[in-house]
Amino acid sequence: MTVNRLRVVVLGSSRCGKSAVVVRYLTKRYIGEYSSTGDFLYNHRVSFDGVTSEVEVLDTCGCAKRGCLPEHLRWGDAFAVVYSVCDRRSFLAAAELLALLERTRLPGCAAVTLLGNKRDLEHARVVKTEEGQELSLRFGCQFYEVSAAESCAGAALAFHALLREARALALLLPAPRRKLAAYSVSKVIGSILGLSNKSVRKKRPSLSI
Ligand SMILES: Nc1nc2c(ncn2[C@@H]2O[C@H](COP(=O)(O)OP(=O)(O)OP(=O)(O)O)[C@@H](O)[C@H]2O)c(=O)[nH]1
Repeated sequence: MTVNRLRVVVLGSSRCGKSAVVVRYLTKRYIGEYSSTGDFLYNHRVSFDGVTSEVEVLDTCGCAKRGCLPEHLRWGDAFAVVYSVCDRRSFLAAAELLALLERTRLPGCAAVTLLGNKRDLEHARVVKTEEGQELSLRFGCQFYEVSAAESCAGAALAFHALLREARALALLLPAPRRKLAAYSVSKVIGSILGLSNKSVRKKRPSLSI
C-alpha cells in the first residue's frame, strides 16, 4: 500500500466554523465551543482508494492579523477555505483568500476547496448556494456546503475529495517541502481533553488522530 504525506491548511474568517469542521472530520464529533487563541496542528492517518496518507491539518486562527498567512500558503499542499453561509463578510473574506492563493501559488499547483459551513441554519442564510458555486468556478476549485453541527458526512466527503486531488497533484508535481518555521498550538484540544491552552502548548506540540 502506498503511503504519502500531505499538508492541509484550513483558512477562513473568525467564527465561520473552521475548528468545528476540522474536528468533525477528524473525530466525527461536534463540539460547540472552541478557544480561539492560535493555530492548531493535527496529525492524521487516513486510508481510502487503496492509499494511506499521513495528513497534517493546520486549523488556523487569525493568521491574517498575525502575519503568518504567507507562510501558511507556502506550507500547504491543499487548502480548505471556509465561510459561513450566514455571514456575508466571511464569504467576501473567502473570495479574498482564494484570490491570494491564486497569486501565491501557481494555478493548478495546489488542491483547493471552498466550504460553505452552517448550512443547517437555513433561516439565517445570507449567501446563496449559487454564489458559492460561482466563486468556486471563478477560481477553479471544489465546492461543498456542509454543516459541522448536523453531520460528519459533508465534512468527510469534502476532505476526502480535497485529499484525493492533493494526492494526484503530489504525483504530478513533486514540490519542494517547506517547513513551517513555528506554529502555536492552542485551541480545540483544550475543548476535547479538558486541558488549559497553556498546558496543551507545553506538553503537546500537535495531536495525532
Ligand atoms: N449552527 C451551526 N453552528 C456552527 C457550525 N459550525 C460551527 N458553528 C458554531 O460557530 C461558532 C464558531 O465555530 P468555530 O469552529 O470556533 O469557528 P472558527 O472559524 O474556528 O473560529 P476562530 O477560531 O475564531 O477563527 C461556534 O459557536 C460553533 O459552535 C455549524 O455547522 N452549524
